[in-house]
Amino acid sequence: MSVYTPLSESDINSLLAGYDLGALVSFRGIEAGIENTNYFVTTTDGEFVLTLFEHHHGDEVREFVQLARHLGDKGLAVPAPISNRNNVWLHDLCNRPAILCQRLPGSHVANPQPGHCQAIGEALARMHVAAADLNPRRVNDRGYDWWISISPELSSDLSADDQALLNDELEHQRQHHEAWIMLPHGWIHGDLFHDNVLFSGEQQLGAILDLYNACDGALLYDLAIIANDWCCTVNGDWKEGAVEALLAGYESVRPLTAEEKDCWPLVLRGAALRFWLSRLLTVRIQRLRAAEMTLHKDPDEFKHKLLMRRAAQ
Ligand SMILES: Nc1ncnc2c1ncn2[C@@H]1O[C@H](COP(=O)(O)OP(=O)(O)O)[C@@H](O)[C@H]1O
Ligand SMILES: N[C@@H](CCOP(=O)(O)O)C(=O)O
Repeated sequence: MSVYTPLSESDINSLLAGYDLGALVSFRGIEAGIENTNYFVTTTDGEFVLTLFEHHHGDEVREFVQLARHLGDKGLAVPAPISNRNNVWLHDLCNRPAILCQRLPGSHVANPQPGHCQAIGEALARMHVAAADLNPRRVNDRGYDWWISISPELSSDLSADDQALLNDELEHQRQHHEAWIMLPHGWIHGDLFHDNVLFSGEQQLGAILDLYNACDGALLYDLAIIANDWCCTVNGDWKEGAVEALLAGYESVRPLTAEEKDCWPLVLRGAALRFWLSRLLTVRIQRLRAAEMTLHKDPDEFKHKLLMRRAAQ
């Protein structure tokens, strides 16, 4: 359950008082999601999502919400915060930075099919193109430098075999880091798992959510993150036709360069490594806190995916 900060009717009314969005009808906490507190809020004028940021200060929120604002201005279906009548979109609610967005249409797809992969590929390329004129880009705090700096700490939790795997992969990435740096860069979503996307109708993309990892990065990395989550089983086996559909959707808007095609196996490995490390870190933090947080994401899933991508190369 991901409602870390319970809100009362008067909390929500205090926020709505600054808007012309009608009177509060109902509200309920959203169980999906991991990091932040989210509520569906219904007023006489429409449906909204209220997000309270649990781990970030207001100035950090300002930095990573800028992409959603930019894309929203260009008409893309992302959760862009709505300004109140004083032109304020970032609020303080229960001592947390808070934003109010339109509730976007659609629902999550549990098991994405090639048609979904094609649709997200196309939407991702449109997002990359639309973000190209937004500068400067936020630095990736889970990028190559982080992989190197966090690994010694996480390594102490691993078996000897897993330590060897981690060290070998870090060395491989170090040797090819220059090639990665030379790839086309821009704003990337950075966490485009299928639980961050809504579909309406059969395979019609409704919205891209959770842009809170958005940062500067190799554009190909976003595709690799999607491939490792949407296009394979939890063991890392490719679903038939899924990667092909993802790449075809993407290239219908932005064709990949020859360098990007060459680097695909390298970047798939890097994308698997990144989520192996971040999930190991989450488990470690939860253990240290003897945590009340429950929504574990299994690090071994991405260890297996890394092993599969290495074996394929
Ligand atoms: N603007 C929105 N429209 C519709 N549903 C939303 C919206 N924002 C969030 N949600 C719902 O809330 C869930 C959690 O949001 P998310 O941003 O992924 O949270 P977290 O950062 O805590 O992981 C989403 O999976 C989605 O179901
Ligand atoms: N979608 C990711 C979690 C988001 O990454 P984080 O670095 O913000 O923890 C996953 O499934 O592991």
